[in-house]
Amino acid sequence: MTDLVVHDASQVATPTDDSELVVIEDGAVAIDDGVVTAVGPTEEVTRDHPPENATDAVDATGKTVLPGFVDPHTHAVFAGDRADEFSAKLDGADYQDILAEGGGILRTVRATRDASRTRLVENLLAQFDVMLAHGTTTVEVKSGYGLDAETEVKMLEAIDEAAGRHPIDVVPTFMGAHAVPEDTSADEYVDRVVDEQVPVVAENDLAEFCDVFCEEGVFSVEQSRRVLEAGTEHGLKPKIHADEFERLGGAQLAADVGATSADHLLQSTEADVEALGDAGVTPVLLPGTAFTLATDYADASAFEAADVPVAIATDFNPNCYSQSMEFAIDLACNGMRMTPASAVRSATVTAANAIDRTDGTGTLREGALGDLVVADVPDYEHLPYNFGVQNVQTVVKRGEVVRRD
Ligand SMILES: N=CN[C@@H](CCC(=O)O)C(=O)O
Ligand SMILES: [Zn+2]
Repeated sequence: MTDLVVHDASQVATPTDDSELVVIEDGAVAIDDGVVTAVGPTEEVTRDHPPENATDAVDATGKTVLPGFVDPHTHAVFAGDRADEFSAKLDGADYQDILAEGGGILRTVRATRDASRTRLVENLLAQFDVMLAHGTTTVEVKSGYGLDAETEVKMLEAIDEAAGRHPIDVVPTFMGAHAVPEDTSADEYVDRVVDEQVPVVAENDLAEFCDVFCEEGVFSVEQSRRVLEAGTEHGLKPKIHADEFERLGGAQLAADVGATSADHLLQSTEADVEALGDAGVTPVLLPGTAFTLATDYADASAFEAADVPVAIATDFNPNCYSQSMEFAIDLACNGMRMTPASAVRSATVTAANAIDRTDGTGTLREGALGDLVVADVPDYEHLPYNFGVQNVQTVVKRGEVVRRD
């Protein structure tokens, strides 16, 4: 007996491995043991997998089925928020000035150091619920509001505990080099990250990736390289926040060290795009950050022109307070002018590449992970067309309906 059949969808829209978007009209998906066993026209799929005989079934008449969304860049574990800074920024305050004055990331660091691990777990679970409601079935979460070994470990343990208590698949990233703690020089702090934090994170198997904020006034290219190389020596794969406000050379560093992804890339040049493409680094664009800071968006068309597929992510954090991959897709189209087909690929299969998931995460094909969403739209184009609302209704994780409207 089949575990789950989703049938009679007006469309099943899914990228394939080579990143094309395949559309099956009047489509269906069957899932067994958490893995997709059939995708195709409803008539064909239901012949072998009749809904009435399945353990569970979803009638998707008039709706669109897509792979579960993958959010490959968040800073979702923290305490407190910074709504007042948001208002100050609307009044003209600058993100980097706020950080230089001890606010921004450093303020969230103080709140996160003061919070218990239990509080961080509860906060994170609440964020996961919102993410899931908007279709995210796999999410990357970074530490980085500790800036000392004890709090970085507390954050990563909180991520691990929350992951065990929620259906979303969670990918943990260590980001001790997220800011320079007050009263320390960047060089001194990098010594601590490399000598104390990376080893303890790796020995306790707390993270898969190591990330760094390579930016003017934060960590230089050379300091960032030290952090990423230390991570690699300890088995943590490199990721990088690159060329967000200034073009320091983060994209080139990502290419040099063979990073899994390079993220932000608002200042990247044609040469950077080419270097990332040649090195097989997945670019991750974060339209929510540009939206809330009212800066220009990253130039998605430059990546498209160079045939380098990009991922998109929410960048959910106290500065960019949106957990919704639906909204990231809306902004990718309405802000960065990506086509709906590109945006869907960027939020699924390419996003899975950005976190090195090779088990079919982000696609619906036989043998892939049984993660999907059912959106109340007649076709995938209507997702960003009808922007700013919750189109996702039903969410399936590893073949189980984890949210049903
Ligand atoms: N740019 C650095 N880190 C985050 C922001 C974190 C924060 O402001 O709390 C980002 O990716 O946007
Ligand atoms: Zn970030």
